[in-house]
Amino acid sequence: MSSLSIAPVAGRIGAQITGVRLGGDLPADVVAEIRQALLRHKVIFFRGQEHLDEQSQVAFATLLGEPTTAHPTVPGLDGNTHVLDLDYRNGQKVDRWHTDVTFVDRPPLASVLRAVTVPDAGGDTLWTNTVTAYEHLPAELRDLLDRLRAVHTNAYDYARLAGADDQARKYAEVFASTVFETEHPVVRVHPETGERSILLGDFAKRLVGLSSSTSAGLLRLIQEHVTEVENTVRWRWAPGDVAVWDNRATQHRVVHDFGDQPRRLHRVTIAGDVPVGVDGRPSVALAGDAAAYSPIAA
Ligand SMILES: O=C(O)CCC(=O)C(=O)O
Ligand SMILES: [Fe+2]
Repeated sequence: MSSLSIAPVAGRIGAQITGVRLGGDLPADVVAEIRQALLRHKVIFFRGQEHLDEQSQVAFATLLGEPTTAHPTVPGLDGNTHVLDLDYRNGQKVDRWHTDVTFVDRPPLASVLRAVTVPDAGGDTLWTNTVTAYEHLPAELRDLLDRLRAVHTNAYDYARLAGADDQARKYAEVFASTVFETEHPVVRVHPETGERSILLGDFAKRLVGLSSSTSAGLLRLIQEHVTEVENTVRWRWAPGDVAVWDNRATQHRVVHDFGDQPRRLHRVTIAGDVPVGVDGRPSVALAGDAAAYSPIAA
């Protein structure tokens, strides 16, 4: 056994791992333990990783899988195409519950997020466990969800930009510069754990086969269950912290309570596979060239 220790942070999700200095050179048994912890706890946290830079963050991520380009539409950080620069001065708005990049047919397996600059107070991140969310639903609702499919898209809701500044507008334009649309099962079977997980979040725009008002009402109801506080964990960031989440079993969002204070994080995502529903049907890309978001060599 290695010297890692793993301590749960909340009752249903999240664990802090100590006793490891992250990088691209971890022994195989340590990597295996980290992967196990990720599957079990859904989001894992490491403090004190100030030694990491963009390159070693990517090197660590590569131990968990194949890093993708930073984002299907948003360019990567100068000098490192794998790194998405989440700099809130540039009009980033990820303050709604979501699973990363679900508008393509192969959403990331995991994301590795590293805090560079954080406010003295505020700007925490929340994660919710979409497996326990499913398990705590009444059986009647689970049966319904098992049969539903949802269309996810990055087509930007420009109504939300009312009153936003130029930076935020520009970012939204880049974000939706190519429109992607994918039909996913609302419940996916996790390819490694076999657990059932609710696949929705802010990119899910409508439920297939239902009227827009029924669809909107049902989406809101399901999301309310998914984000019940009992399924969540909240992380208070310090610079040098790293969070890794299983993007197949979680949603997350920032708490946008820090006004104009600087807040900057760097994200590397790891390529995932095509989700499969309870009935064995895979997700289907409807629009956009998902090949644009293929893994590239690190
Ligand atoms: O800024 C945050 O806390 C979360 C950002 C986010 O959604 C992500 O890194 O995927
Ligand atoms: Fe995200």
